[in-house]
Amino acid sequence: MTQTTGITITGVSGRMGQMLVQQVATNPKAHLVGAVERAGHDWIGQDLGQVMGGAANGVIVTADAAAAMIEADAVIDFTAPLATLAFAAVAADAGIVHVIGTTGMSADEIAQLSLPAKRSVIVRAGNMSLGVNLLTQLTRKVAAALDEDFDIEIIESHHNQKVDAPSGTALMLGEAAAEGRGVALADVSDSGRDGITGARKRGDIGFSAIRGGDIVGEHDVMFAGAGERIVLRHIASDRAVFARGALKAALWGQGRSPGEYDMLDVLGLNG
Ligand SMILES: NC(=O)C1=CN([C@@H]2O[C@H](COP(=O)(O)OP(=O)(O)OC[C@H]3O[C@@H](n4cnc5c(N)ncnc54)[C@H](OP(=O)(O)O)[C@@H]3O)[C@@H](O)[C@H]2O)C=CC1
Ligand SMILES: O=C(O)C1=N[C@H](C(=O)O)C[C@H](O)C1
Repeated sequence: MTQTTGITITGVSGRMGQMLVQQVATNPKAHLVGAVERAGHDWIGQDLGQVMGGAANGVIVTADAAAAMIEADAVIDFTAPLATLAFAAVAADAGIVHVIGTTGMSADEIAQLSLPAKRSVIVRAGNMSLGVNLLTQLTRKVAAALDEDFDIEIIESHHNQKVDAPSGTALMLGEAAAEGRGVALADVSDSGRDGITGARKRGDIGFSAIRGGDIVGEHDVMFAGAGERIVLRHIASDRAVFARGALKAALWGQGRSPGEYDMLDVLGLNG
């Protein structure tokens, strides 16, 4: 019998955690070996299959991340920045692939991943879908083709439980646009406009965030010129697109050299 890839999921009771459990269950190349939740969570000590309303699957939810990773080949992590940093150290100790979907990490937190990445494969992206990663490439190309006569604005919409803004995807798209323009995003980023902001600065890349209802994730990159606008748009209507991408990354990472990778590497879209 062929050995399939053992997956541990952190933040397993979350929106993405539960979606990942479903994706792993239906993928013939992977099987679930561990499920992690925060200490004190209702699900701790319970069978994951049962607590999700189905048949028992023998995976007991634990707060002990190291124990949950013992049999794993990869951990898929859509949680919160500080939790992700802690899981990165545990995954590096275990020598397994760490797929990070968590957004809202600061530049300093992201820099801290370089240490565990010396010992494990880390694949991190603010959006794991094929469509958004393709959109970053299109954004880079359009930004390179147009000059600053076209104002770049990134508009993102998400559900009312999202805690970070701009979204990780919006920042990926902003980075791609800045790269196309040959500038650093930090130098031209303009987010959170409110009050008497003054006229728009030429060359800025603007961000706007909408939060409401159950919107899964929508992103527009607008190039607004005099008399015309180009809008590149991605709409996610099902979180399965993110979970499928994350699982693909976990499988892709097997046998790779330690280091930091992104979904462009996984999807072969780099360059
Ligand atoms: N890269 C991508 O493609 C995508 C990224 N995301 C990102 O993934 C993250 C999670 O999103 P979502 O699933 O919607 O959020 P949820 O709030 O639904 O889920 C997050 C889960 O992580 C758990 N968690 C937080 N801290 C810890 C900890 N220290 N130890 C164990 N578990 C912890 C939470 O537990 P508790 O409820 O107890 O806090 C919760 O179960 C966000 O950053 C989001 O932006 C989302 C979709 C796609
Ligand atoms: O929190 C979410 O839900 C999502 N987060 C990611 C982001 O910040 O871009 C990806 C997706 O848009 C859903």
